[in-house]
Amino acid sequence: MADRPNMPYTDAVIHEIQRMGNIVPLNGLRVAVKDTTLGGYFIPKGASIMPMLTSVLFEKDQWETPHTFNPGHFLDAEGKFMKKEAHLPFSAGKRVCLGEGLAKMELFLFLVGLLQKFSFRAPGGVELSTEGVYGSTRVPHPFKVHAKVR
Ligand code: HEM
Repeated sequence: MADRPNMPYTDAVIHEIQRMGNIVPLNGLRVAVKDTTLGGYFIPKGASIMPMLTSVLFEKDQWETPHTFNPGHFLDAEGKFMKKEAHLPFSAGKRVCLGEGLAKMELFLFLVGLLQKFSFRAPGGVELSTEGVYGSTRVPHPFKVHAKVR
């Protein structure tokens, strides 16, 4: 995977967008291949398990302001980018998203490319919201945005 660009604030903003965007709230179904005890819970062989990524992306013990957009979640005291173990929008383990590297590169290029050419704001009277529509994926409610060429 390509090195992280040396733009820590932009990088932190993208990570925070992905955290709050939470576009894959539920992973695919899994089946326990053997009897397992996890965090004090017994999971018998054959049980269906659906990991819930929302639970880590908004975990109150992991994030300073879990429900408020805050790029500072990914910056240390010197403003350097900081990885977070609980940041799992692409899941983890053997079945982690295969497109993670490509998706991260695209998110960076699209966002930076758009911000270089346009400034964005909410049209008059419109209140932007981070609420979304939950299903197997999560999408924002339709919204309008005003883009002005720089
Ligand atoms: C922001 C964009 C994306 C997000 C948040 C995302 C997230 C995820 C998540 C949560 C999973 C489930 C992993 C698991 O079951 O543990 C997954 C699986 C997968 N993703 Fe993505 N994905 C993104 C973009 C992409 C792109 C661009 C590609 C391909 C070009 C891709 C290809 C795949 C594939 C092939 C799997 C199945 C992996 C497997 O089951 O072994 N994803 N993705």
